[in-house]
Amino acid sequence: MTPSLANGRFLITGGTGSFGQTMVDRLLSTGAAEVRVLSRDESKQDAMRLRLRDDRVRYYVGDVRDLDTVSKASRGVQFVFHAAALKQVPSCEFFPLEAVRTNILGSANVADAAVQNGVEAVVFLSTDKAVYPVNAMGMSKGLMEKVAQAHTRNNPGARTRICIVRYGNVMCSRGSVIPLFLDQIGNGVPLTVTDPEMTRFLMSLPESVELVEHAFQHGRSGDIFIKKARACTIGDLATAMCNLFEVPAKIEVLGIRHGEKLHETLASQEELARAEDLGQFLRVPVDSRDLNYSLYFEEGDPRRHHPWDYTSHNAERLDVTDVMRLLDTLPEVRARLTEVMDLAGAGRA
Ligand SMILES: O=c1ccn([C@@H]2O[C@H](COP(=O)(O)OP(=O)(O)O[C@H]3O[C@H](CO)[C@@H](O)[C@H](O)[C@H]3O)[C@@H](O)[C@H]2O)c(=O)[nH]1
Repeated sequence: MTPSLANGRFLITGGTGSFGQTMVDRLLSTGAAEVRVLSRDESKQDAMRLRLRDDRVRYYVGDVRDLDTVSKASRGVQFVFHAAALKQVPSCEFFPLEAVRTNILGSANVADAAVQNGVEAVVFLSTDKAVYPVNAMGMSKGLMEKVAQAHTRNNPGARTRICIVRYGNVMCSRGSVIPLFLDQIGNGVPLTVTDPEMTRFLMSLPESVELVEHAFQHGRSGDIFIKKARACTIGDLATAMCNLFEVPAKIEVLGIRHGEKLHETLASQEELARAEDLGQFLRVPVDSRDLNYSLYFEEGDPRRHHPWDYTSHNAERLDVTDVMRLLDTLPEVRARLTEVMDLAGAGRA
């Protein structure tokens, strides 16, 4: 039976983050019986408590690095959405072991706690940076995916299903480039662009929630769900922001940063060879072949071949006008546009 959001009992790790808060809103509006938020920052939880004022939400202060904490928070829930992560590329680059502790070992704790507590389904949130990773954040997320899939392979018939969702940049998520460009436009300073030709997939927060919902409702254990997305160059993104706010396009080119890729990959050739096309999504099932050594060396699968990776370079490309249209749908951008118009109106009065 397809699980439903209504009347369910949920745990969201990293529940005070951009994704977590959007997911909590969605669960409450669809009639969840209980939503637990596990995160490290008590002040963010307090702000969330004041914003929501809903008794169905319960707050757990703690870190996924601690199995006991995760286990207590998972007791009695049916579904877990695992969003807690160290996700800033530079901080993981400078402190890779911290990324190991949170993104890999913390995720293993989430899986173990779910199995111990008989949770029905867990969805792990991953990123395009996990594919052919070049930075510690992506590497740790890649290993997180492997931890989830090994759980499936090693526990056939387990009650707990563990799926993965993978997506590209979420527009306007905390600390990302669009809020930075908004501030730079507000302060009248040039937009700092790393490389105008760099490309990124663009996705909205509600789309990331939709993908997680799809995985939790339809995923088989070990599946990776990928949301098909459109991409743009960062030069076009900066130009679109300036056009939207009707300011001259002043751009300062910084150069590519430590640990960055020019283009991201959402799915590798190897994954695409096994993927099922579900229209808006791709489903990559776990390769569940027995890892017993003789089979590993003697039984390959010669039919499996796909000629290209799915990258932000070869994906459907948005031009400046498309990006302007997309930006105009974002609540954060709309709010800033309204402020600017109000200020202009006050200036004329
Ligand atoms: O001052 C800046 C900062 C960033 N960029 C560029 O803008 C793009 C997006 O940057 P940002 O929003 O910082 O995202 P990423 O570094 O691509 O990584 C984000 O997107 C990932 C998903 O791909 C998430 O997992 C990460 O947590 C999140 O940091 C990149 O091409 C950057 O080079 C600029 O041009 N100028």
